[in-house]
Amino acid sequence: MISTFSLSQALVYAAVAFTAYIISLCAYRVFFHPLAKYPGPLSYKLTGWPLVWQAYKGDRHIWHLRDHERYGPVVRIAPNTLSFNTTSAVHAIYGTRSANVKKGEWYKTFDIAAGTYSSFTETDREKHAIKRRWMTPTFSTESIKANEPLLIDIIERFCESLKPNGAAWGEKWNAHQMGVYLGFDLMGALVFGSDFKSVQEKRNRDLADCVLPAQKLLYWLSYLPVASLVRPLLRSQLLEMVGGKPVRDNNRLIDYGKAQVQARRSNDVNEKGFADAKDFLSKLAYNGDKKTGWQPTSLDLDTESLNMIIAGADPFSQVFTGTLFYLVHNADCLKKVTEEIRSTFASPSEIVSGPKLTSCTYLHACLEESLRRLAPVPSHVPRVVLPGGATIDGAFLPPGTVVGVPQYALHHNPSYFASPFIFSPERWLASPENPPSAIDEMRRAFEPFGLGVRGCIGKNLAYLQLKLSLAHFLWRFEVRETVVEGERGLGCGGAGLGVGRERRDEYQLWDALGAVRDGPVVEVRSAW
Ligand code: HEM
Repeated sequence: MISTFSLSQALVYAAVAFTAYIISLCAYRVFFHPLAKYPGPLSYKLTGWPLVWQAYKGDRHIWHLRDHERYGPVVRIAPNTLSFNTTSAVHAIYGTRSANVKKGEWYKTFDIAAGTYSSFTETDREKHAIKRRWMTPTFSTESIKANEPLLIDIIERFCESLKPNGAAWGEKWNAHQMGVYLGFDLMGALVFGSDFKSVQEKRNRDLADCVLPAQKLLYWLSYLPVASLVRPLLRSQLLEMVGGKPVRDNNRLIDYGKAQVQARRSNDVNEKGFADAKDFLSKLAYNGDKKTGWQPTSLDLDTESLNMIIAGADPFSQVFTGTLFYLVHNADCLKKVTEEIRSTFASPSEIVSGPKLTSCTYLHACLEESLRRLAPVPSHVPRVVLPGGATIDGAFLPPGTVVGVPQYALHHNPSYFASPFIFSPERWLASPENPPSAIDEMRRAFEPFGLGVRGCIGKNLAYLQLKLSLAHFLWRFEVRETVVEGERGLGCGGAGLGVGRERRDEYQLWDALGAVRDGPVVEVRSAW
């Protein structure tokens, strides 16, 4: 009896203590925390769970935009996190080497299951600098040029597989799906020297189909308060059982990368010819960092090959497909860009990198505008303030504060882009009404590839892949969306899709670090 009484008393004391703790924590976060003075919804100030929910739903970018519209250029989006929506902040946080910030714990979920951190997820600045120096020659102009014939071969086969018989319109196809397979085939060839043929053969598509589910899983896992406990389990049978297909998908990609790395590091390297091969993995396997003498281990290569496939294939597909979406929804732009390509190149064999491709300024402007509208990495990518603090937009922030600028909100900020929800490649072209100084100003708010030392290493490669793919495709085909009268086309916004998704002519993305998407469904006919 006595012990029961004591136990229930102890439970009451514990409950009272816990309630008092929660109340004081909430009071601290709302009134006394160093970020207390920054505006934002009360729920964000109290807990990080709204972010977890937004990441799970894929709507984070939409919330960032709405929160900035409502609360202004700085919003407290979690107890310890500020989101900025200004060009000065984007340059202060990401653009300068001297910024006193680094990538934080959040990144550690992404490719750790492969064994170690990649150039993308490495949070230590010195270790990252070594990896970046190691990788830079692989992404040089010469290295990309040496691989260009391979890219063109894959793009030509992609076009061939879409070609209808005769002069009529061909079968409908989902541009998102075909874009994924094209992106995967391109990166598979570059990174592994493999010919996946996932565009051509349905049975070869399993591996490509693993990328987005795996990415979506890791994205929302990364926001869980228990992410650090889940991370070590990512390769375990337990997580495969609980997480199901997305966990298996992630493991399949890792296993593929590991098998390729093993092949390159086996004793019969020379017999296989990998040492002289042009593919990225071979280059990375046989080179280290010249400055420090660092050499990659098998785990470094496993992780980096997975990273290159995910970081390279999916954003390409997203932008290729998104550009098709915006072109089929903007007939004038489609006409102009098609005329430019057909008048510049007499035949597809001329479509290669060089002065002619560079002279296609309208094509470039269409890509810039798609990159602006899509915002391929749409939400706030976080940086953590280091000891000593940092000053951003005039405010001093203490060490440990998480800061970032969400791309989708910045790219649709009317202070920088007039009529931000209109697709207008013309805004990127100089004219008497649009002087170069206005374009330069806009460019400061344009960061689809990130900025600075952690900006995208594959930027030039991505532009080349996108230009070659679109130019080859539009040279050969007329293209149109196939929508049944009165229905919403796949990929379009519309009523019932959720808050911020009402615009019919906006390509819908569900944020997953990159983005989940679908459609448009299109058909083509031969132009010649
Ligand atoms: C349209 C295509 C692409 C877009 C929009 C894009 C965008 C980005 C962005 C925004 C970042 C910075 C992310 C952050 O700060 O967390 C990034 C980093 C990175 N990207 Fe890309 N990317 C594209 C294509 C590629 C390609 C083709 C590759 C080739 C493998 C690639 C490899 C990487 C790597 C390795 C990093 C990490 C760089 C570092 O931290 O040193 N990306 N990319």
